[in-house]
Amino acid sequence: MGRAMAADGVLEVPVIDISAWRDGGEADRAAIAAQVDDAARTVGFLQIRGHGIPEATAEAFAAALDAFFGLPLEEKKALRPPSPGINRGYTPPRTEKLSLSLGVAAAAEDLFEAFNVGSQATDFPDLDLPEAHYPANIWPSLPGFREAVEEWCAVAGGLARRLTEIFARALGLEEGYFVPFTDHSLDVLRMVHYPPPEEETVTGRAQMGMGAHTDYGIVTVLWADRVPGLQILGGDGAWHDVLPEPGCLLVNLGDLLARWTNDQWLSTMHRVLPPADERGRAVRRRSAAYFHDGNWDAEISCLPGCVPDGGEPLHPPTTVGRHLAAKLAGSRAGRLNADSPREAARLRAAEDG
Ligand SMILES: O=C(O)CCC(=O)C(=O)O
Ligand SMILES: [Fe+2]
Repeated sequence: MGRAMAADGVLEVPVIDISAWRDGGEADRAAIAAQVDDAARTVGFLQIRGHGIPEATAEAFAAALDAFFGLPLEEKKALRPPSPGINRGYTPPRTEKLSLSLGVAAAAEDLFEAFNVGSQATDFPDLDLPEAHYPANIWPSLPGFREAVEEWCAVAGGLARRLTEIFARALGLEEGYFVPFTDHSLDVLRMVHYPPPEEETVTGRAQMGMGAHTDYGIVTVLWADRVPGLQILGGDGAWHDVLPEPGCLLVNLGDLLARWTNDQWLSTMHRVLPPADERGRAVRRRSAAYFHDGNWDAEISCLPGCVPDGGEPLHPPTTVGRHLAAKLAGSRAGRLNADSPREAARLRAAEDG
């Protein structure tokens, strides 16, 4: 996929206020779409202001994360899925290597622990969706946890859908263009905890909080503590720190938008270093990535307007299910994904430099 461009070594993640998408006029909507288009072509990450999600909703969700990750390890381990192929439930620290999703082996397992919930076949009783792709959620018996997490899924999912309207407009399409690709979208919320030092010690450069990867789906809404750790790979081949501004949510584009746009929009590579404070001491960090991935059976091929005259699309057509399966086999089941050679080469170049 493409490159995020840095000027003078600084890579700014544009702040875009989308409040006028709903309550503004035509000129406001055009301006928002233009800003999103520009950020999508140059950085692939945005910071969204005016998203309308109440601070209290985020606070209740953060409290739910703390309650869950604060449980004894054995209690959390009881919530592991029946097999790693099922993208639900608990992942203990040091069990996944995200860089395998783009075909690069890592020296050590990633530091993070995670808890995943997502779309279930039973959410769409009329559609007879396959249980393997839409598995049932696993819930801890923690009072209020499920309610707070489901509320976060509702608001983050709502924001993701609003963003797809803006994307369609930015790409010169009808605002509802992406609806048929997302009306039984396989969405997943991955709640992540990078454990504090008394539970884990940071062991040298090879240890990643979360290894380098691109996100697999359409768009990710990322809530994160304002603690350094997240970095994105710029077109200059260097890693750049990203911290969300107060009140903003980070948003990044996934591989499917890059495929649709023939890599005109960027699915930017990112990673998380073991979080540290300004004095280099290991600290704890929390994040939650809401992945809006599209219908598992949706066909994704280059948009007609994005193929160069007389040229071929860079990516062959695929389905959401096929793309996700190759990526998840890498990160979760430890099988090197051989499907992403250009990204693997970029990551190796960044690591050598
Ligand atoms: O922890 C973060 O800030 C990023 C997490 C992430 O990239 C992911 O879950 O895909
Ligand atoms: Fe990610």
